[in-house]
Amino acid sequence: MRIDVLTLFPEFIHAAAAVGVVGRAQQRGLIEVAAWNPRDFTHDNYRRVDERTFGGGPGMVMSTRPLTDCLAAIRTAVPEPARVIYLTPQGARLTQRRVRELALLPRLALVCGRYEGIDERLIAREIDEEISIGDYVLSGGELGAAVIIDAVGRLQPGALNDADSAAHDSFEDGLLDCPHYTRPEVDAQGDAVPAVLLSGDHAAIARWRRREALGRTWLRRPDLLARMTLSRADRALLDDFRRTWL
Ligand SMILES: O=C(N[C@H]1CCCN(c2cc(-c3ccncc3)n[nH]2)C1)c1cc2ccccc2[nH]1
Repeated sequence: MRIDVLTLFPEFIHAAAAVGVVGRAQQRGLIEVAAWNPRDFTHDNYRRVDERTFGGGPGMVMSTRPLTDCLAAIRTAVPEPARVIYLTPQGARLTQRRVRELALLPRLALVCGRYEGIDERLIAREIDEEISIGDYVLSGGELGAAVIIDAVGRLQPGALNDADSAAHDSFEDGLLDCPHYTRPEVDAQGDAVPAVLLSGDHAAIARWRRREALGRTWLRRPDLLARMTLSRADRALLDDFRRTWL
């Protein structure tokens, strides 16, 4: 998969994509991330990339010409067509389901706005999809782009080794993750690791983890549970969790 990012801060995108699972996936050739700066597509001495907004008001809008020229260069950089995504608070909320769909595409182009954003006509003409990573206004779209790069990059085949398999990740099956523990078995406050995790009984451990994931989702994100059709076994585990909780 190739991801092109239009951003005034390429160094941010390069840094975010160079570490961890995505950095490793890039080294393995599983994903390619390229950042493009619209400032490189300006033609004035001051390399201006912002303009006053029509109608007055405090903010500025990104200049359309550099954006259009930068996007044209992105589109023609490789033959594969790209799905062009604008990161904005006005976008559809990103979900793991959408991440899985995006991860199957051969190419994405992520447009990161700054200032008050981009001209609405440019959105209508050039943007295929608007995505939000949450209901808050940031300083720009780059953090949203980094989220998509990470979430999509780690789903590329071969990106994750067994130790950090995506299959056990939260949201992969619609549930929150179970609790995790490491040394010491009993900490300085006298709190012990759940005995089942030390039992070596892998079936019991799997049941415990599933029960905890179901229970946590019930407690913290009942909205996620409401969307799920639980198996008979899951319902029994959740009932067991509820009994000990209530
Ligand atoms: O919303 C604004 N700027 C956005 C424009 C689009 C790019 N930026 C952005 C993207 C996001 C974002 C992206 C994805 N998910 C959540 C938030 N937050 N902020 C900055 C904005 C800036 C501004 C300045 C003065 C008055 C009003 C204003 N609104």
